[in-house]
Amino acid sequence: MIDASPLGANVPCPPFLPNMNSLPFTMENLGFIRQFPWSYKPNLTLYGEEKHVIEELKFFKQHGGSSMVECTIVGLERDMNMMKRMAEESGVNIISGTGYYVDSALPSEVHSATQEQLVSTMVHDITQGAAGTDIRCGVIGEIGTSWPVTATEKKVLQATAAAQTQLGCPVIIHPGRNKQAPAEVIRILAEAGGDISRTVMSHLDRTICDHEDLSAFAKLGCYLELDLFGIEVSYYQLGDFDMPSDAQRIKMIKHVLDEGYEDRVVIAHDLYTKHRLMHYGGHGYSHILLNVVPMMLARGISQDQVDKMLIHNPRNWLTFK
Ligand SMILES: CCC(=O)NCCS(=O)(=O)O
Repeated sequence: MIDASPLGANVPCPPFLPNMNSLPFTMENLGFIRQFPWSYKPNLTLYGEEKHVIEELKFFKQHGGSSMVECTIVGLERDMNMMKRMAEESGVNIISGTGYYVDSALPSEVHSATQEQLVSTMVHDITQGAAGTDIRCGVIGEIGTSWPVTATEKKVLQATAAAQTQLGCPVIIHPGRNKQAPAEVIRILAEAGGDISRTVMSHLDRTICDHEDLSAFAKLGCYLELDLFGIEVSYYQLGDFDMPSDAQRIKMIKHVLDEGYEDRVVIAHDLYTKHRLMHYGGHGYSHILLNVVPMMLARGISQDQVDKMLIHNPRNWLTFK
């Protein structure tokens, strides 16, 4: 599970707010927390929420969900045994990730590691088991990159490409917060021999919102992921960017579907903070199934296209080649 503190470690809390790190997580404070989720450090981890997450996973399964990709990697904090327990108790398949998050979150041994050492660790996590367990990962990612991409992140991307070439495994990328960042990452991966057609570029809904820019990026051939469904607060603490609404996300998706990319789109919530769990008044893991799909159908996206985004494209991406 995620301790996303690297995201919120140095995010300023607006001066007109009380010191949110000492506020209780109550209905009275929920408005502050939703508006400034990264200013409230207790919000940035799901540790201690195992019971609530399992209940949510059961709810997700009851409403048609079957699998979830969990991209917590080195630099965030994951608990392989906890994820195995959650999968067993809920009946939801959890596909865990291996790899390395953004530069600022990485331990010194990753900065000093050789590319070959990084490849070896990722291959071991997928073929033998991760973090000292026999629980094998199913994807590489979310590989973290900043803007500009740092030297360590470039080394990690090159190692990712080498491991993907060796295993034929899926890859997912966290791009830096600049509209040029996704294409730069694709360039580095392609130069290193990565399979762009088996690579997901995540968080496009907080990175590239102009439809024509999105079309230009789609031509590079990776999967296009809009994965912040359920975040309906337009103020984005982590960058100079107006966060789109779900309606705007659907318009972005309709644009690329109309351009023929229906085999390339995947969607998600990227739920890693308490405030988005149903237990804390959030939209939960079933938001896309219960609320977004009907909105998509009402906006001219067909059921076949929805099935591609939620079933066939993820299945094809997750299948080792
Ligand atoms: C910890 C998961 C993550 O990095 N999500 C990225 C979303 S955003 O914080 O970059 O908006």
